[in-house]
Amino acid sequence: MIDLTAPLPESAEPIALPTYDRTKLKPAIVHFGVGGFHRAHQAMYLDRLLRDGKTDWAICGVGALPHDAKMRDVMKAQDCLYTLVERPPHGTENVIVIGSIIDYLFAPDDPDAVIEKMADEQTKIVSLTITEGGYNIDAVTGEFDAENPDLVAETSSDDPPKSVYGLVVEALRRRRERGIEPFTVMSCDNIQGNGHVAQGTFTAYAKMRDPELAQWITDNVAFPNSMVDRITPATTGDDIAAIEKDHGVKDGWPVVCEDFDQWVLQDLFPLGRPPYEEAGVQVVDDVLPYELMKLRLLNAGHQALGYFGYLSGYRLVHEAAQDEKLARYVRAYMDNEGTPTLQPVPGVDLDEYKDSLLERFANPHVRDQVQRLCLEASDRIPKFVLPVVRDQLAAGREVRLAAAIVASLARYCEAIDEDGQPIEINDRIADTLKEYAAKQVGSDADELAFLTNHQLFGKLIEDQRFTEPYLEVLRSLHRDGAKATIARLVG
Ligand SMILES: NC(=O)c1ccc[n+]([C@@H]2O[C@H](COP(=O)([O-])OP(=O)(O)OC[C@H]3O[C@@H](n4cnc5c(N)ncnc54)[C@H](O)[C@@H]3O)[C@@H](O)[C@H]2O)c1
Ligand SMILES: O=P(O)(O)OC[C@@H](O)[C@@H](O)[C@H](O)[C@H](O)CO
Repeated sequence: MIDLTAPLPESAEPIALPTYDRTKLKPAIVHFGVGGFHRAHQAMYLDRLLRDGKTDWAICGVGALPHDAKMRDVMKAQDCLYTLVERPPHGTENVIVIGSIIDYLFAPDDPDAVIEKMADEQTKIVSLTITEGGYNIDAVTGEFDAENPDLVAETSSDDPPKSVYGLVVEALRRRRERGIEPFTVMSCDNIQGNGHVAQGTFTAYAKMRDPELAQWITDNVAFPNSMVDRITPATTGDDIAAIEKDHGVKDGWPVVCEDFDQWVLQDLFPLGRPPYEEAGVQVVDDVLPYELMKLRLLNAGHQALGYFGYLSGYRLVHEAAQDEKLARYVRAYMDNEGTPTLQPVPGVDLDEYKDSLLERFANPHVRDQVQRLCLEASDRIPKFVLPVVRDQLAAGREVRLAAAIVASLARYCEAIDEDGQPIEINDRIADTLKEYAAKQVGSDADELAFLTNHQLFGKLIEDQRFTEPYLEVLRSLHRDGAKATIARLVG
């Protein structure tokens, strides 16, 4: 259990403990990727429904990667309870103990237990927040990489699977064999058409094992699309200490997030679902306009803020977002290049939406980390920024501000900041990124070297409409630094 016995300061605000009997819940949802976001978002919506007595469904979390052992230990020690702290820009934070996760399985300990949990008839939904990189797709084509050596080895071996693909597909195989209807696979990752991407990739993996099973998945498994939104930074030691000090809760891994939340979900659940709409979820037929809006404004906006922000010396997102010129640059990117590529979004005033994004970025209490925005750029730039570039170019419109985002990444990947301090590049292809970026500096510099990474950028290097503004910004970053470059961009 989480320990609620620490002495409470007199000023402590009350915290909302679960009001429902957790022993009576059904583990109908199995979730892969129990990180900060899942615990701030999907698990929170379910907790809302449980408090209102509107469902008896609960979540069994799964960790598939070795580093999830830490989450396993915390969840086991705390009976899967944890504290969620929602921080508005002004006013009092809201503290909830979330009870909707009732079990946690760690696949490296016992893959068969995870497979059997999903194969169990009680499981109706398998959901995912395994990051953009978790889908094993080619950055340029968006296709599943069937040559990934780990997956090739996994599918040609009789050993129990390790990957999320192997585990889920084996569970689906067992359900088919046992005559049990398949569960719905619900991706909640920031990927355009996340349901379609999940459908394509899980089917492609299954094909590597058994083409007939792949066809059965195509014909029978539902993969709803969704747009998910709630800024959730990585939990820090300061967060843990503040929750104990202010609220008397000792929690090994609480979650801190903004007070905003949004979930737009396609209604595609053959085995049923909780009545999410009663918890504030927008259940719609077509998620695409919402996804485009969110990925190309918020997430690409984060990319615009991240590398320039870091190079400008900011380490917290709100500090970067409160830099007037940097905020103007981010807004100009959104207005001039992100917005023209969107579809009309039902019920949304885009100007108000963009205003609200900049306010959310500037929320000083969330204390989101600039380095979190700069993580895994090789997975994020192709999904958030390059689609805008390609759509703008195809329509004959300008890409100056989006090209600047890529140039800021190229400069960031040189891995030395403007004070000569090392930058830690956290990316699954960090060495490759650094190698390409290193070629753009020095006496025999190839200024376009970063773009020669065709696996990331395809043939973008051949389009002068992109390379000209890109080079202008990269040169300015080298010559004058980030702040002067941003000033020039917003001129
Ligand atoms: N943090 C946010 O603000 C936020 C908001 C909206 C959506 N999201 C989505 O949620 C994802 C996770 O964000 P987070 O903040 O929870 O990150 P996190 O680092 O806290 O958790 C990520 C989880 O995904 C798992 N994972 C990563 N790669 C995997 C793989 N290949 N196979 C299986 N599991 C894998 C990790 O082990 C971990 O459990 C993001 O990438 C994004 O798609 C995050
Ligand atoms: O988590 P990622 O990789 O999808 O992207 C980084 C941030 O842009 C993202 O986490 C946002 O904070 C989030 O999408 C807000 O809903």
